[in-house]
Amino acid sequence: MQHNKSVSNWLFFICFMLLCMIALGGYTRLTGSGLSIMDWKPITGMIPPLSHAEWVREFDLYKTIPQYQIINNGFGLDGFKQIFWAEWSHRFLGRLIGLVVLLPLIYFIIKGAITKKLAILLFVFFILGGLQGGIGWFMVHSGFRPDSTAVEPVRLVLHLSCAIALYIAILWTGLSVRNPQPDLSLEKNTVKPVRTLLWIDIVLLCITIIAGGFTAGTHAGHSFNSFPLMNGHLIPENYGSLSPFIANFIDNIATIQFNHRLLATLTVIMVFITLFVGLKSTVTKHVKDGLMLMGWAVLIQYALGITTLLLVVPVWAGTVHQAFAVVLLTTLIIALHRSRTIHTTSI
Ligand code: HEM
Repeated sequence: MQHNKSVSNWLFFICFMLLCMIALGGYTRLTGSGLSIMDWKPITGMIPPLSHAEWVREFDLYKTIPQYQIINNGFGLDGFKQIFWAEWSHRFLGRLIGLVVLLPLIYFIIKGAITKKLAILLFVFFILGGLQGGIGWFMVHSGFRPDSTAVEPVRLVLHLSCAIALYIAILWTGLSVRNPQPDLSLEKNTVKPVRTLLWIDIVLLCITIIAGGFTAGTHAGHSFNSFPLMNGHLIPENYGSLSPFIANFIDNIATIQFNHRLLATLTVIMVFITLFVGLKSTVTKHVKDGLMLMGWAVLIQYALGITTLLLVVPVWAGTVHQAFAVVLLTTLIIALHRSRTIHTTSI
């Protein structure tokens, strides 16, 4: 039992670090810092430039890419250092998370505090975390091409989606370690509709987050800065105007932003239907509290989205909106976990 508590606390701490990582990723993107480090050195890259000559070397490398020539030309070494530190911190935190996963994992294995199954699962998460670093580099690399000044939206979405998937997996594992047994007083038939709705909410939320990734990646938040209308229309005029239609989801800013708004609105509606059904049912107070938390979180996230849009994406609002999406997701996962009825895990 004591072990369960320390292991789950450790896993929750990793989740907190991942949340910070996602927020820092948003900050890095919003300050246009992501392309400032042009080397991929998983170990030695941890050490930042230590002499003036090394700074000049890094800066000279950066000067060769279009982002510098078109957007940042002439911002000097001090300007470069600013964007460098943001990207360096993002990468450094990634490495730190790797250590915070690996070292306690070894310790808990030696202490016999975790089962073999859990140890393997956590080791897989460690490997996936490393892979996520590789995906980050795959994304960054797309911004170095002669015709681009930012990363490819599709790769940005891939990087964000993998971070979210890993976060869900670690959070669920932590919750299951803390509470291995479902609440025995919960009746399967009573809780089933709530669980089904929660599953729909989670899928819808993940799609909304992906749509948010495209909104961010295409800088769609810098257009149509009014709500609920877009240039005076509920559905913007050139919605779906590109051919083939699928191209609109990647290249048409009006479509991308409208889709994100629509999905976010559907998410709010579905979360409130879930809340209504849950509160009306005879599920335990524990589950109802989880649902209430989720209801508040979705309202805050929706308001943050509108604020970000109306203020034309200031760095603070974009960063908070991105990070709070993860907080909202956390509340949904907690609600789903609390509403388990059968023995689902033995880790
Ligand atoms: C359930 C509600 C919502 C969720 C979960 C959500 C999620 C997200 C996420 C995760 C991003 C950032 C993705 C990334 O940086 O890669 C994003 C971006 C954005 N969202 Fe939302 N969003 C929601 C509601 C809204 C609403 C209602 C609006 C406005 C009407 C909105 C406007 C925006 C804008 C303008 C961006 C781009 C910001 C930027 O460039 O950094 N969002 N959203």
